[in-house]
Amino acid sequence: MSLVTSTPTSHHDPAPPWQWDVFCRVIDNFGDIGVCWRLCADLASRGHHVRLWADDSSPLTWMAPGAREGLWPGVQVLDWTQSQDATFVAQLPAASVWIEGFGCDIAPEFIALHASHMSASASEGIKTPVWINLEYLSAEGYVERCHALPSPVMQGPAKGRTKHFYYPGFTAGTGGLLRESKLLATAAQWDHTKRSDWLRSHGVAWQGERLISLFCYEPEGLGAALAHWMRGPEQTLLLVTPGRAARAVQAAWSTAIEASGVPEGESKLRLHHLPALTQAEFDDLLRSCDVNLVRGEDSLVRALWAGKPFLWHIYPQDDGAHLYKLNAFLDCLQVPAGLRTLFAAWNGLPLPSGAEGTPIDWALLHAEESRIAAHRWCIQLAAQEDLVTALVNFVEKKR
Ligand SMILES: Cc1cn([C@H]2C[C@H](O)[C@@H](COP(=O)(O)OP(=O)(O)O[C@H]3O[C@@H](C)[C@H](O)[C@@H](O)[C@H]3O)O2)c(=O)[nH]c1=O
Repeated sequence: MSLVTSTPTSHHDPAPPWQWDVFCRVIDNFGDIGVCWRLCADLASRGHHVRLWADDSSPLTWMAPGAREGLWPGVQVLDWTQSQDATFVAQLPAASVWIEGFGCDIAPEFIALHASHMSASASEGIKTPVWINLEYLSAEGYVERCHALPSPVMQGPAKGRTKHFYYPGFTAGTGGLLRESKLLATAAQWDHTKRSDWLRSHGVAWQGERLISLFCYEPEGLGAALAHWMRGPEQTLLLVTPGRAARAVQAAWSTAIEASGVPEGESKLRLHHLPALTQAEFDDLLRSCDVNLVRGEDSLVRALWAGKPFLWHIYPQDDGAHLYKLNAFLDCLQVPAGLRTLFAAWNGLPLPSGAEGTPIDWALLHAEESRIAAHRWCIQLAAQEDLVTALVNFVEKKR
């Protein structure tokens, strides 16, 4: 079917399910493709048809096995270069929505091809796709100000058209957070038996210790936190994700042993190195742990949904903008003062006033008040409309 022949002939596009084109260019790490994939999978689970055009979809081999092979109903993973191939694009059903992930700019060839098909079929009353620029997640004030704003296209093949900014966020004035419909019910049913079974089936020899997951870059506070867990008195099992987190632990290990002052063989901390997990298993991991140490954006959101105390290693930016981003997040959730100090120490950022010069109380991570706060954040955020529901409503209004 070509873009021309497949488009509807009535003056109204069909109600959902719609065809979506989601575009993703990977800058770094796994967050770009991770978020885009979750979005696509969530849309597909609600009956939509999605094409994910990505310049590097290789992490999906472990995040979502079978995705690249077309084994996920409703989602087709395509290479970015295919969006520049006129013959290939021409045989695809037309989309009702275009999503540019994180300002990635859809290939001009794709836009030009679409524009020529649109003009060729103008008499058929076909609507142009609603065009969304899906932005990065932040709790900063600009998010509420800029969410949903139009952005006229001034040049190129789409000149005269309008894109809309779509900002995910933590408050009602934003685009919300990805939250699949069954997510919280699954978390609520995650009892002791499910946790033990999950750990056993993933080769974790759990002896009832306190469980902490670690997914991070190279956090400043890692050595001090390791030393704290080495001292005990509680036994701790640290589940370390592969890659940068595992290398960071290795790099910090000997200094941590020294700082802990614990004689060899008496450490209360044990490590277990995990393989790369699927996104679904990653969620299970966060549900299974007592505390989660996460990074980036997608795992931050998943830690919030797990409802357990967590620390966020924010993606560091050269200009220091991450300090403002972290503080905005902590303000937004009204994170209590003691925990704020831990977030700052973990990230190597200036401690809140009054906390400088006092020892970092890592034990607070495991305190009842931290568990209560994490539970409260989860409930508070769950009261907000989830991103996909809000996005579909937004698109509906723009058509
Ligand atoms: C460790 C692990 C992660 N994951 C997934 C969860 C997430 O979807 C993804 C990790 O993404 P994030 O948590 O966002 O962290 P990240 O550090 O990989 O991605 C980051 O990249 C930067 C370029 C962005 O600017 C950041 O904002 C952020 O998105 O990997 C698994 O599926 N299995 C695993 O075993």
